[in-house]
Amino acid sequence: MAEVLVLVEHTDGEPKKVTAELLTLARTLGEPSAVFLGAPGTLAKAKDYLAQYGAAKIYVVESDDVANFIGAPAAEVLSKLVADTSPVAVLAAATPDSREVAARTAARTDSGLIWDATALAPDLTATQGIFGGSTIVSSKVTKGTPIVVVRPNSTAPEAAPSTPAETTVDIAISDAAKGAKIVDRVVEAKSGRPDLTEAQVVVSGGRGLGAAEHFGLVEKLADTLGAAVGASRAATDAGWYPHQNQVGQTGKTVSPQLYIAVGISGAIQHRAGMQTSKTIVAINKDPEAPIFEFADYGLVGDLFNVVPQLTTEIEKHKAG
Ligand SMILES: Cc1cc2nc3c(=O)[nH]c(=O)nc-3n(C[C@H](O)[C@H](O)[C@H](O)COP(=O)(O)OP(=O)(O)OC[C@H]3O[C@@H](n4cnc5c(N)ncnc54)[C@H](O)[C@@H]3O)c2cc1C
Repeated sequence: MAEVLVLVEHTDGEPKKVTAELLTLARTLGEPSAVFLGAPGTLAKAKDYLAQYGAAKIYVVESDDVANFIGAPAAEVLSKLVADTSPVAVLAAATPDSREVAARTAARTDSGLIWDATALAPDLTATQGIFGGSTIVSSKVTKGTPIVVVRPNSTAPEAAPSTPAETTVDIAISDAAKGAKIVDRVVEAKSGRPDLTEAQVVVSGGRGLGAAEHFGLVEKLADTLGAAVGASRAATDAGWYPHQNQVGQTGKTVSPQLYIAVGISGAIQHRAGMQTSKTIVAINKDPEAPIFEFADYGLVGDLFNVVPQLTTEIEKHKAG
């Protein structure tokens, strides 16, 4: 069976959930081969996870060259693997780092690139939202090796234990690829909530909250659901919530099973970051708010009444 290369998304060897999703998706296209690029000694932490989700092979480069420079070294490795293995496709996650690697690999291998796919059929037809998510298109790569950047939460991860064969890729990273060196790393402050881009449920707050302290309502609702907290740009620009939690065109793209928008009007730039959520619930006091045009469930009411009641009801439901 032909190989499908999956670029492993990880932090210091700890794989992100999207890696399991990509391996699951890859199994519908061919034989998944994980491509692990990281600092020396990091693969050990990822191996069991990659085996659990069915990697038949692991191609590995553990070196400071791939760990300490942005994008280009990883693209050199992936391009070599494309040339050596002639895969059916290359799958990468729609995260800032992997997007860059995918785009560079497409350029280096003269291949077509599909961006932000939310589904990929066995015949490699991808589904994408374009124009800020307002139009859904099907597209297919017609040149070179299909390189597909897939949004987190597009596939439900399913375990399929394997015993992957490990191959060290023999490559010397060129000096030209070492143009942008990572000089420092800052660990993001953890909220104890799930990662915004990987969460199954996201509760986001907007200008309707009126003040930073009212985000407590959103956080409480989020915590009853085990959700991540997002925010509109109006809320982050006002300093009510950190910019890293912004959802939208200039923020993060999320695609959870459930997205609850609280006091958010549904501007096109916000919609661009959450449109592919499976179920969208909007709470807004204005029945004419644009968000009701694309929400699956709309709740017209004052959030200060609705959200505490909703939180209490969910808590009761969980307890009962
Ligand atoms: C280039 C560019 C990029 C952008 N990128 C982003 C982006 O990444 N993400 C993003 O979100 N925006 C982005 N924006 C901004 C975007 O256009 C909107 O201005 C923004 O999304 C509005 O945020 P909001 O919905 O919270 O505020 P508003 O549009 O002001 O909506 C507030 C909503 O709250 C409702 N409300 C008020 N009080 C209550 C209450 N008590 N109970 C219930 N409902 C209430 C109101 O009816 C209203 O619908 C971008 C804009 C530009 C130009």
